[in-house]
Amino acid sequence: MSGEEDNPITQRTMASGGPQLDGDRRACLVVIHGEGLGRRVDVGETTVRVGRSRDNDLVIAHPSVSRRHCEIRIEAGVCHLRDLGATNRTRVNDVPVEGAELRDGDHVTVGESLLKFIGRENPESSYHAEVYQLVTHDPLTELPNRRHFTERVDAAIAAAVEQGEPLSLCIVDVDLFKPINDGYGHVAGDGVLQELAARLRQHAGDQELPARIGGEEFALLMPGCTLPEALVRGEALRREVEALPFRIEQKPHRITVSVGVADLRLGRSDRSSLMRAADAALYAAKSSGRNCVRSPEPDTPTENIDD
Ligand SMILES: Nc1nc2c(ncn2[C@@H]2O[C@H](COP(=O)(O)OP(=O)(O)OP(=O)(O)O)[C@@H](O)[C@H]2O)c(=O)[nH]1
Repeated sequence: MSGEEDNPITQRTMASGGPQLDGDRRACLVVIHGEGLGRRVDVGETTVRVGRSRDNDLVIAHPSVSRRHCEIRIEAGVCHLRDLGATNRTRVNDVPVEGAELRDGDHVTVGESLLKFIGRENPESSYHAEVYQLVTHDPLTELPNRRHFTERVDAAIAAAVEQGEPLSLCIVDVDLFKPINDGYGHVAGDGVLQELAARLRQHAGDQELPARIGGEEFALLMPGCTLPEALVRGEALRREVEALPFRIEQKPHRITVSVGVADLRLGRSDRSSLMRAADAALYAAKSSGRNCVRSPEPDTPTENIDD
């Protein structure tokens, strides 16, 4: 007779203590209804601001939300919310407020969006962190996905325009990737993408954002970086990828990438025109024989800039 108690899987299951509650939880605000659904922001001792404009910590791009709607911070363990003179006054548990102390589970209405405050002690905070990770990151490479990347590009452009700072974007595409898939299989191809993602992550500076924006297409957003500097960085990345062979089926394999680089400038000051310009530059790199870096401004000097 094979009783359930004899089954090692059953025994393991019965001995399991269930999921461990993460001890390192943060309080957060999560959008649970309306525009921005699923978006969240950690709340701590540094003030976080919610509003429509792109320079907020939690952006809810809806006309019912004021540019700067409300702000939240934790002081001496208590979470304080302050309305910032929003046209549609911020409501806490449906009551309009100028200021309020938030408790775990409180609902905050911002325009037509409903947010929930999750306190530090609430295990739901880990749940929302995981859901947020799932919707904003690519599972294969764990890099930010295209949707999250585009939101971050919008915010970075708004900040760059406001501060008069440069901003550049690299789009990096694996050369002749299809033959790798065809010759070694999809799993081997996935391994190449993971390795490239790791190199891109390593290459990115603290203020920069690497992302996977398509199948074999990656991006690196570089706030504060001029076009000549970005071209140098793109070239350094291209060389790094080429110089160190990837391993496919335990054997070294030379992989190369093509890179398109564009910067924010007059007439190219929104996300779609910036991405279109970097894409066109990438296309030019592919047309020039691959394994090279191009920009829409082919004469940009890159000498005398340190790697
Ligand atoms: N393994 C793997 N392959 C993918 C993934 N996403 C897209 N691809 C493959 O990426 C390949 C892209 O091929 P193409 O667009 O023809 O480009 P390419 O062969 O790299 O050629 P060039 O870009 O012109 O240098 C296709 O074979 C897709 O199936 C993925 O997540 N994993």
